[in-house]
Amino acid sequence: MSPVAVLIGPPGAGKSTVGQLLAERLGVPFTDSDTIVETQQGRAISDIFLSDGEAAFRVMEREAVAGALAEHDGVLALGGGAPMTEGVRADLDGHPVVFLAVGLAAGVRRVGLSTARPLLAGVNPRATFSALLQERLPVYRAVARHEIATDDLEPEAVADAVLAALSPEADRAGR
Ligand SMILES: Nc1ncnc2c1ncn2[C@@H]1O[C@H](COP(=O)(O)OP(=O)(O)O)[C@@H](O)[C@H]1O
Ligand SMILES: O=C(O)C1=C[C@@H](OP(=O)(O)O)[C@@H](O)[C@H](O)C1
Ligand SMILES: [Mg+2]
Repeated sequence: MSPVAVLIGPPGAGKSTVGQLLAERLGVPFTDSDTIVETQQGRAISDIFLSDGEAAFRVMEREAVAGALAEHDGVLALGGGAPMTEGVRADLDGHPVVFLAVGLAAGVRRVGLSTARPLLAGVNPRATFSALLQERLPVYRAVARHEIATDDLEPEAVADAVLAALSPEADRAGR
């Protein structure tokens, strides 16, 4: 048992939204590493960052991802920073990882000023997002089998693109 698709990418790329759509299309369950952590902890991600700090969150996130990669037989969306943890990258090896890309303008527009993403809640979310993209793009690309630019696509169209990217693999796996 392991995921049929693992979605990675920066905040606002649409991993959670598209992941849900994709799971509905495929008739499989959907889960999200952020939801797993929040459920296990009984707290919101923003509260975990505030009281325990980012490093503690990354440990919880790694455990959540490892568990889902081993047990979740559906679509898995990761939190945007998960692939920055070395252990997560090692665990992702061999899985059908799809990178949902988003540019600075669309990414900032989509995440808005929501306090739900503590990393972007500082004084200059645009500068923070830009630095985050610079640091993470090479990592996302190194880990993913496919990359989909989402800036000009509605979530349904992104789901179509993920399906198209993965269908040759699914065929080979007899799914
Ligand atoms: N392709 C898209 N086009 C327009 N808005 C989108 C798209 N994908 C996601 N969104 C919106 O952007 C916000 C962040 O999406 P979300 O799925 O939470 O992203 P992620 O999980 O990658 O951080 C949500 O309000 C969602 O409705
Ligand atoms: O980029 C990040 O480091 C984070 C992204 C968030 O998930 P989304 O990418 O789903 O917003 C969430 O895991 C946490 O706020 C940290
Ligand atoms: Mg998400």
